[in-house]
Amino acid sequence: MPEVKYPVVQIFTSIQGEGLHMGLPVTFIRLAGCNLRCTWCDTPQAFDSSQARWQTAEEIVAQAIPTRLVVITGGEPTLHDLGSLVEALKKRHKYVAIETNGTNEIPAAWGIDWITASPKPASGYILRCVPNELKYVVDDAFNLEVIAWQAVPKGNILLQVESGRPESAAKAYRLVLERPDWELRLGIQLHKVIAVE
Ligand SMILES: C[S@@+](CC[C@H](N)C(=O)[O-])C[C@H]1O[C@@H](n2cnc3c(N)ncnc32)[C@H](O)[C@@H]1O
Ligand SMILES: Nc1nc2[nH]cc(C(=O)O)c2c(=O)[nH]1
Ligand code: SF4
Ligand SMILES: [Mg+2]
Repeated sequence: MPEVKYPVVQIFTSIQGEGLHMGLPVTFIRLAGCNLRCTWCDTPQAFDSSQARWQTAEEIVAQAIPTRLVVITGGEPTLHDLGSLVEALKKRHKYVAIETNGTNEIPAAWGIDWITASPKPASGYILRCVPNELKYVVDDAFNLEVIAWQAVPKGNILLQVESGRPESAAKAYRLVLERPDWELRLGIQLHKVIAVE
Protein backbone atom coordinates (compact mmCIF):
# COMPACT_ATOMS: atom_id res chain seq x y z
CA MET A 1 0.00 0.00 0.00
CA PRO A 2 1.71 3.28 -1.09
CA GLU A 3 2.20 5.79 1.73
CA VAL A 4 -0.40 8.57 1.89
CA LYS A 5 1.00 11.99 0.98
CA TYR A 6 -0.60 15.24 2.08
CA PRO A 7 -0.58 18.60 0.20
CA VAL A 8 0.96 20.83 2.88
CA VAL A 9 0.41 24.55 2.34
CA GLN A 10 2.00 25.64 5.61
CA ILE A 11 2.92 24.47 9.10
CA PHE A 12 3.03 27.32 11.58
CA THR A 13 2.81 27.87 15.30
CA SER A 14 0.48 30.62 16.50
CA ILE A 15 -2.30 31.35 18.96
CA GLN A 16 -5.60 29.59 18.22
CA GLY A 17 -7.65 32.55 17.10
CA GLU A 18 -11.03 30.85 16.92
CA GLY A 19 -13.40 28.65 18.85
CA LEU A 20 -13.33 27.27 22.39
CA HIS A 21 -9.53 26.81 22.37
CA MET A 22 -9.04 30.49 21.51
CA GLY A 23 -5.89 31.97 23.06
CA LEU A 24 -3.95 28.70 23.35
CA PRO A 25 -0.61 28.03 21.61
CA VAL A 26 -1.17 25.63 18.73
CA THR A 27 0.63 24.42 15.62
CA PHE A 28 -1.44 24.54 12.47
CA ILE A 29 -1.00 22.07 9.64
CA ARG A 30 -2.75 23.64 6.67
CA LEU A 31 -3.61 21.25 3.82
CA ALA A 32 -4.55 22.34 0.30
CA GLY A 33 -7.82 21.79 -1.57
CA CYS A 34 -11.40 22.58 -0.73
CA ASN A 35 -14.74 21.30 -2.04
CA LEU A 36 -16.43 24.66 -1.43
CA ARG A 37 -15.76 28.24 -2.48
CA CYS A 38 -17.20 30.41 0.28
CA THR A 39 -17.40 33.92 -1.12
CA TRP A 40 -15.79 35.39 1.99
CA CYS A 41 -13.16 32.68 2.54
CA ASP A 42 -10.09 34.21 4.17
CA THR A 43 -7.79 31.43 2.93
CA PRO A 44 -8.30 31.15 -0.85
CA GLN A 45 -4.57 30.46 -1.26
CA ALA A 46 -5.30 26.97 0.11
CA PHE A 47 -7.70 26.08 -2.70
CA ASP A 48 -4.98 25.12 -5.16
CA SER A 49 -2.69 22.18 -4.34
CA SER A 50 -0.27 22.92 -7.22
CA GLN A 51 1.91 25.04 -4.89
CA ALA A 52 1.65 22.59 -1.98
CA ARG A 53 4.49 20.34 -0.70
CA TRP A 54 3.28 16.72 -0.93
CA GLN A 55 4.57 15.11 2.27
CA THR A 56 4.05 11.87 4.18
CA ALA A 57 2.84 11.89 7.79
CA GLU A 58 6.38 11.13 9.00
CA GLU A 59 7.83 14.00 6.93
CA ILE A 60 5.23 16.33 8.45
CA VAL A 61 5.76 15.33 12.08
CA ALA A 62 9.55 15.51 11.63
CA GLN A 63 9.11 19.29 11.30
CA ALA A 64 8.95 21.78 14.17
CA ILE A 65 5.78 21.18 16.19
CA PRO A 66 6.61 22.78 19.56
CA THR A 67 3.02 22.72 20.92
CA ARG A 68 0.98 19.85 22.37
CA LEU A 69 -2.08 21.14 20.51
CA VAL A 70 -2.10 20.62 16.76
CA VAL A 71 -4.86 21.88 14.47
CA ILE A 72 -5.29 20.30 11.05
CA THR A 73 -6.94 22.85 8.82
CA GLY A 74 -7.10 23.98 5.19
CA GLY A 75 -8.67 24.31 2.76
CA GLU A 76 -10.90 21.40 3.71
CA PRO A 77 -8.73 18.78 5.46
CA THR A 78 -11.35 15.99 5.33
CA LEU A 79 -10.74 15.69 1.57
CA HIS A 80 -7.71 13.62 2.61
CA ASP A 81 -7.41 10.32 4.52
CA LEU A 82 -6.07 11.75 7.77
CA GLY A 83 -5.59 8.40 9.52
CA SER A 84 -1.82 8.15 9.15
CA LEU A 85 -1.22 11.84 9.92
CA VAL A 86 -3.28 11.72 13.13
CA GLU A 87 -1.60 8.42 14.12
CA ALA A 88 1.87 9.94 13.66
CA LEU A 89 0.88 13.02 15.69
CA LYS A 90 -0.63 10.97 18.51
CA LYS A 91 2.49 8.76 18.67
CA ARG A 92 4.20 12.05 19.59
CA HIS A 93 1.60 12.69 22.31
CA LYS A 94 -0.09 15.52 20.44
CA TYR A 95 -3.70 16.59 21.00
CA VAL A 96 -5.18 16.71 17.50
CA ALA A 97 -7.99 19.07 16.53
CA ILE A 98 -9.49 19.67 13.08
CA GLU A 99 -11.24 22.58 11.44
CA THR A 100 -13.80 21.27 8.93
CA ASN A 101 -16.71 22.61 6.90
CA GLY A 102 -18.79 19.58 7.95
CA THR A 103 -19.47 18.24 4.47
CA ASN A 104 -17.69 14.92 5.05
CA GLU A 105 -18.01 12.18 7.63
CA ILE A 106 -15.00 11.86 9.94
CA PRO A 107 -14.14 8.23 10.77
CA ALA A 108 -13.81 7.63 14.52
CA ALA A 109 -10.87 5.41 13.52
CA TRP A 110 -8.86 8.52 12.65
CA GLY A 111 -8.73 9.25 16.39
CA ILE A 112 -9.14 13.01 16.19
CA ASP A 113 -9.48 14.52 19.67
CA TRP A 114 -11.52 17.64 18.84
CA ILE A 115 -13.72 18.38 15.84
CA THR A 116 -14.65 21.97 15.08
CA ALA A 117 -17.31 21.99 12.38
CA SER A 118 -18.18 25.23 10.60
CA PRO A 119 -21.15 24.46 8.32
CA LYS A 120 -21.40 26.75 5.30
CA PRO A 121 -24.12 28.38 3.19
CA ALA A 122 -22.27 27.06 0.12
CA SER A 123 -23.14 23.49 1.19
CA GLY A 124 -26.63 24.27 2.53
CA TYR A 125 -25.17 24.10 6.06
CA ILE A 126 -24.90 20.32 5.79
CA LEU A 127 -23.31 18.56 8.79
CA ARG A 128 -22.04 15.02 8.13
CA CYS A 129 -19.62 14.70 11.06
CA VAL A 130 -20.15 14.57 14.86
CA PRO A 131 -18.50 17.75 16.16
CA ASN A 132 -17.34 18.91 19.56
CA GLU A 133 -18.10 22.51 18.69
CA LEU A 134 -19.99 24.32 15.96
CA LYS A 135 -18.88 27.62 14.46
CA TYR A 136 -21.17 29.59 12.11
CA VAL A 137 -19.83 32.63 10.28
CA VAL A 138 -22.49 35.32 10.61
CA ASP A 139 -22.67 36.47 7.00
CA ASP A 140 -25.74 37.92 5.26
CA ALA A 141 -27.16 34.41 4.68
CA PHE A 142 -26.88 33.25 8.27
CA ASN A 143 -29.98 32.88 10.44
CA LEU A 144 -30.76 30.93 13.63
CA GLU A 145 -32.81 28.35 11.72
CA VAL A 146 -29.69 26.75 10.18
CA ILE A 147 -28.13 25.84 13.54
CA ALA A 148 -27.74 22.09 14.23
CA TRP A 149 -28.69 22.39 17.91
CA GLN A 150 -28.69 18.71 18.74
CA ALA A 151 -25.12 18.22 17.56
CA VAL A 152 -23.19 19.74 20.48
CA PRO A 153 -23.60 20.66 24.17
CA LYS A 154 -25.03 24.10 25.08
CA GLY A 155 -22.26 26.70 25.05
CA ASN A 156 -20.40 24.98 22.19
CA ILE A 157 -22.10 26.90 19.38
CA LEU A 158 -20.21 29.98 18.25
CA LEU A 159 -21.56 32.74 16.06
CA GLN A 160 -18.34 33.95 14.45
CA VAL A 161 -18.04 37.49 13.17
CA GLU A 162 -17.23 37.66 9.46
CA SER A 163 -13.82 39.31 9.36
CA GLY A 164 -13.74 43.02 8.72
CA ARG A 165 -17.51 43.46 8.71
CA PRO A 166 -18.94 45.57 11.60
CA GLU A 167 -22.47 44.75 10.40
CA SER A 168 -21.67 41.08 10.96
CA ALA A 169 -20.55 41.84 14.51
CA ALA A 170 -23.77 43.75 15.15
CA LYS A 171 -25.87 40.89 13.70
CA ALA A 172 -24.00 38.27 15.77
CA TYR A 173 -24.42 40.33 18.95
CA ARG A 174 -28.15 40.76 18.26
CA LEU A 175 -28.70 37.05 17.53
CA VAL A 176 -26.90 35.87 20.68
CA LEU A 177 -29.16 38.11 22.77
CA GLU A 178 -32.29 37.27 20.75
CA ARG A 179 -32.30 33.79 22.31
CA PRO A 180 -30.34 33.97 25.60
CA ASP A 181 -31.79 30.58 26.59
CA TRP A 182 -29.81 29.00 23.76
CA GLU A 183 -26.52 30.26 25.23
CA LEU A 184 -24.92 30.93 21.86
CA ARG A 185 -21.33 32.19 22.11
CA LEU A 186 -20.14 35.25 20.21
CA GLY A 187 -16.94 34.31 18.37
CA ILE A 188 -14.24 36.52 16.90
CA GLN A 189 -10.96 35.83 15.10
CA LEU A 190 -8.43 36.82 17.76
CA HIS A 191 -5.53 36.53 15.30
CA LYS A 192 -7.05 39.31 13.19
CA VAL A 193 -7.41 41.55 16.22
CA ILE A 194 -3.75 41.09 17.27
CA ALA A 195 -2.65 40.85 13.62
CA VAL A 196 -0.82 37.53 13.68
CA GLU A 197 -1.12 34.51 11.34
C1 LIG B 1 -10.27 28.78 6.39
S1 LIG B 1 -11.39 27.68 7.15
C2 LIG B 1 -10.56 26.12 6.89
C3 LIG B 1 -11.27 24.92 7.51
C4 LIG B 1 -12.60 24.52 6.87
N1 LIG B 1 -12.55 24.58 5.42
C5 LIG B 1 -13.75 25.35 7.42
O1 LIG B 1 -14.33 26.14 6.67
O2 LIG B 1 -14.03 25.20 8.62
C6 LIG B 1 -11.07 27.93 8.91
C7 LIG B 1 -12.11 28.72 9.63
O3 LIG B 1 -12.10 30.08 9.16
C8 LIG B 1 -13.46 30.52 9.06
N2 LIG B 1 -13.49 31.64 8.12
C9 LIG B 1 -13.09 31.62 6.82
N3 LIG B 1 -13.21 32.83 6.27
C10 LIG B 1 -13.71 33.65 7.26
C11 LIG B 1 -14.05 35.02 7.31
N4 LIG B 1 -13.94 35.80 6.24
N5 LIG B 1 -14.51 35.52 8.49
C12 LIG B 1 -14.63 34.72 9.59
N6 LIG B 1 -14.33 33.41 9.60
C13 LIG B 1 -13.86 32.89 8.44
C14 LIG B 1 -14.20 29.27 8.61
O4 LIG B 1 -15.58 29.35 8.86
C15 LIG B 1 -13.55 28.22 9.48
O5 LIG B 1 -14.19 28.18 10.75
N1 LIG C 1 -4.30 32.16 14.53
C1 LIG C 1 -5.11 31.46 13.73
N2 LIG C 1 -6.13 30.76 14.27
C2 LIG C 1 -6.89 30.00 13.44
N3 LIG C 1 -7.94 29.19 13.76
C3 LIG C 1 -8.39 28.58 12.64
C4 LIG C 1 -7.61 29.00 11.57
C5 LIG C 1 -7.76 28.44 10.21
O1 LIG C 1 -7.35 29.07 9.20
O2 LIG C 1 -8.24 27.28 10.15
C6 LIG C 1 -6.67 29.93 12.06
C7 LIG C 1 -5.64 30.74 11.50
O3 LIG C 1 -5.44 30.81 10.28
N4 LIG C 1 -4.88 31.46 12.38
S1 SF4 D 1 -15.00 25.62 3.35
FE1 SF4 D 1 -13.43 26.62 4.56
S2 SF4 D 1 -11.57 26.64 3.25
FE2 SF4 D 1 -13.32 26.08 1.97
S3 SF4 D 1 -13.93 28.02 1.03
FE3 SF4 D 1 -15.18 27.78 2.89
S4 SF4 D 1 -14.07 28.77 4.54
FE4 SF4 D 1 -12.65 28.53 2.82
MG1 LIG E 1 -7.36 31.17 9.17
